[in-house]
Amino acid sequence: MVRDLRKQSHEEVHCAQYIRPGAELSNRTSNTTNGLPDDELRREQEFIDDLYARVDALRGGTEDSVTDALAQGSTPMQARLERDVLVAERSGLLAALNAVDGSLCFGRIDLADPSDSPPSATSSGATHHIGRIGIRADDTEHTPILIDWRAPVARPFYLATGHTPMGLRRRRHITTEGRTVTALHDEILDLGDQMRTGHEDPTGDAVLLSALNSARTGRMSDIVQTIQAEQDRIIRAPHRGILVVEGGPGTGKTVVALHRAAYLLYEHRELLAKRAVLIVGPNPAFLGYIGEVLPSLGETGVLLATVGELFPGVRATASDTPEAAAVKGRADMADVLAAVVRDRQALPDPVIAIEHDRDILMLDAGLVGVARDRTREARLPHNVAREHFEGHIFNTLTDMVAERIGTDPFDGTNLLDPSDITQIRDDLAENPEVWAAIDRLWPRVTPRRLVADFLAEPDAYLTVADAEAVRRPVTRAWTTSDVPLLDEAAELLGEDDRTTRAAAEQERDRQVAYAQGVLDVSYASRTYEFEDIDAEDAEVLSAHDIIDAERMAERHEEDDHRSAAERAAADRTWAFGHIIVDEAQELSPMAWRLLMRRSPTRSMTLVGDPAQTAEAAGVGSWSEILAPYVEDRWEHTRLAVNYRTPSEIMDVAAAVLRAEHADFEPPSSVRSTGVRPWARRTSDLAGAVEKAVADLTPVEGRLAVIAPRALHGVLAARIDGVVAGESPDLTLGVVLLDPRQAKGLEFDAVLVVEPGAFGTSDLYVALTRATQSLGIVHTTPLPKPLAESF
Ligand SMILES: Nc1ncnc2c1ncn2[C@@H]1O[C@H](COP(=O)(O)OP(=O)(O)OP(=O)(O)O)[C@@H](O)[C@H]1O
Repeated sequence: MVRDLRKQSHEEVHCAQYIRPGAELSNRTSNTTNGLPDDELRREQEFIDDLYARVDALRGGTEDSVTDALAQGSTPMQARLERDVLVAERSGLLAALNAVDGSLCFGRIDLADPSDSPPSATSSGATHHIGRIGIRADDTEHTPILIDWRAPVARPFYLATGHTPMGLRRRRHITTEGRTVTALHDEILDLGDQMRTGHEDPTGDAVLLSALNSARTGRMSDIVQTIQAEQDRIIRAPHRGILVVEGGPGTGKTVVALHRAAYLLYEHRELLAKRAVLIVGPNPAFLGYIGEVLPSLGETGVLLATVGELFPGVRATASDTPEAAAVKGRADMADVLAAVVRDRQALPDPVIAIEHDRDILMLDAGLVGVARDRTREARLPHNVAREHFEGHIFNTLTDMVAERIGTDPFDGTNLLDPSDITQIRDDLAENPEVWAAIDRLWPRVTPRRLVADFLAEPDAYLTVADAEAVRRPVTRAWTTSDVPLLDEAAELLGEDDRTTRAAAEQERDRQVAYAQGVLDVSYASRTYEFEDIDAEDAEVLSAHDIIDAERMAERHEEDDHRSAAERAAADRTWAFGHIIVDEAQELSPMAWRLLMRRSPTRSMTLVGDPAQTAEAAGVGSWSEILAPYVEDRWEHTRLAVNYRTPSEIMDVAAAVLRAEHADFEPPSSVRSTGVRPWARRTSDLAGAVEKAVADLTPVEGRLAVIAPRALHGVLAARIDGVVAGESPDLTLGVVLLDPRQAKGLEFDAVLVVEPGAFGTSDLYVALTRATQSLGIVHTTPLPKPLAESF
């Protein structure tokens, strides 16, 4: 049953009264109240000082234990294994401590006093500080001193309202610069509570608005301090099954998905640390843009990849035309590739003659056809099935030889015994002509060979127009839409891993022998005291007693130092613990096939906005994507508040979509800036762009010029310090992009150039990237809905 959360999330939006379009920004950073020294600030500073003293001690201790462990050098195998586990665990803790340093603690909740005594601002035991990771005191109880934001205890920090205080009387946001507390914002949740701190934030939205108005850095930041209730429910939704999160631009889909990854890693650490979480994004620039969010939350063991990076050993460096990408992404390409593979299982035309033992053996289409049919009946992937095909061909040829040399000329019976038959078979196996025939009839094929050959000569499998769209000479430059084809081909072909298996067997024998040697040494080196103890009474066990050589060798095999994410990146058949797909509306049916193979448990979060679909290969509806895999067993939820785009800009963007879809409902903007977007028509495009860039470039923050690709050369020459290219550095002041590259990104100011050249969804994406101001420069007439907006 599909549970539609839409209704619920709309209700939640209404509950979030503290989100008010047009609210004034408040960003207090005083450390005094009414000119008096501020006890509240001082007390929080003392807490933060103590917290960092504990963190520094933890870090020092962790560094020492890692250094000591690594210095142990060559030790017995068991000790080495334990050392590796310790190093991995401690290194993870160190990475987390280092990543969150400087912004460790950001909030506090004061619980309502259960007793009748009047509440006090600082009653100890009734407050919890909330941070990016959890920290415990160095006492015997390991008392928590900082609560991880993901822990259930921290949840009221995000959900409590005056209406539903969830046991809180106050919520405090703590703003720090490095290790210094610079501001406090308190919300009173227990309206009967008379206690005031001098830091009250009457609207409760100062910290959120400050975050939304802050200058952009070219890197997405976490929102752990200001997660909104509707977002929190998505972040903490159960990890099983498929959850679709839909929402317009700027509704926080990406950032919510990233916090969800961090939450799931916390909640299901054991499972997910082993199986890893995969986050799929639309392009490498986008992955760079979001890449710092998880480390800032203390999580590093996540694999971020585009679909083009999910076939180990292949990097998609070339690009496809939209037509080619659309054909390659179609679901029926799976059948096409299956037909291509079947065509590699050939029949002789008309016969193959094999010279053997001064005789000629003829393999004709009838004989080979029987071998082929029997092999296909096993329904194995092509390369794996080859072993069966070889067997059938050897049987056929052995029968032929046996018949020729062993038949009794008098009564027609066969005079050969089983050892003669084995000998004939062995002789045939020595004959290179037999192997050459098998290679022609059932060749081993790699996925790359198969796909490259198919794309070079697609005519037998596609219509004339489709074949024309995808045709290209054999090359090593792969495109993103080739990767799902390679993955499909790898599934159809399988791996003939006989050689690898044999090598692995040998290696295993070697390791068992080595482990046996270790155990023998450990047995021989038992102390005499042990020998003296009567075996019955002995309580001291040697390694020999508790582990055998097989098990010890197995443990050695497990001794792989790579993280789960690293191993997953190198393994095409890896099954991830959870997969998050951003801009999910862009993926083709073939890309979905690839992703579903990586998620056999179907534990996935898909975020996207169908209104922003640009790829011709993209899928139109969520049920169309998901029905083949889970029918209607998936959940849908919607985010409806736009945290990025001020209402003045969103009105213009919404008009563009409404022109095509009259009932289009844009997300409601949380802010208005009072700054109207503008449009200038010009006959000197480059000159007007140069001037507009000067006008729009923020003092602090970033500007994006979003222009058709064909204009990039001309514009780059005229704009000072601009960067352009496939994956431009988004941390620089001015960036030149086309709408596809701008997808998912945001900037303080945006200049859209020649919007008449964009399709509707590209234009919508371009118009919704700015957090503060938007300008448009054009030589050709504006699209009608835009023209009507100015
Ligand atoms: N609760 C929040 N607190 C502070 N900032 C937030 C919050 N929610 C969202 N934002 C900010 O809003 C902006 C938009 O978020 P995000 O990029 O995740 O939106 P999106 O829905 O993925 O947008 P698009 O579809 O356009 O890519 C980001 O700067 C994000 O940090």
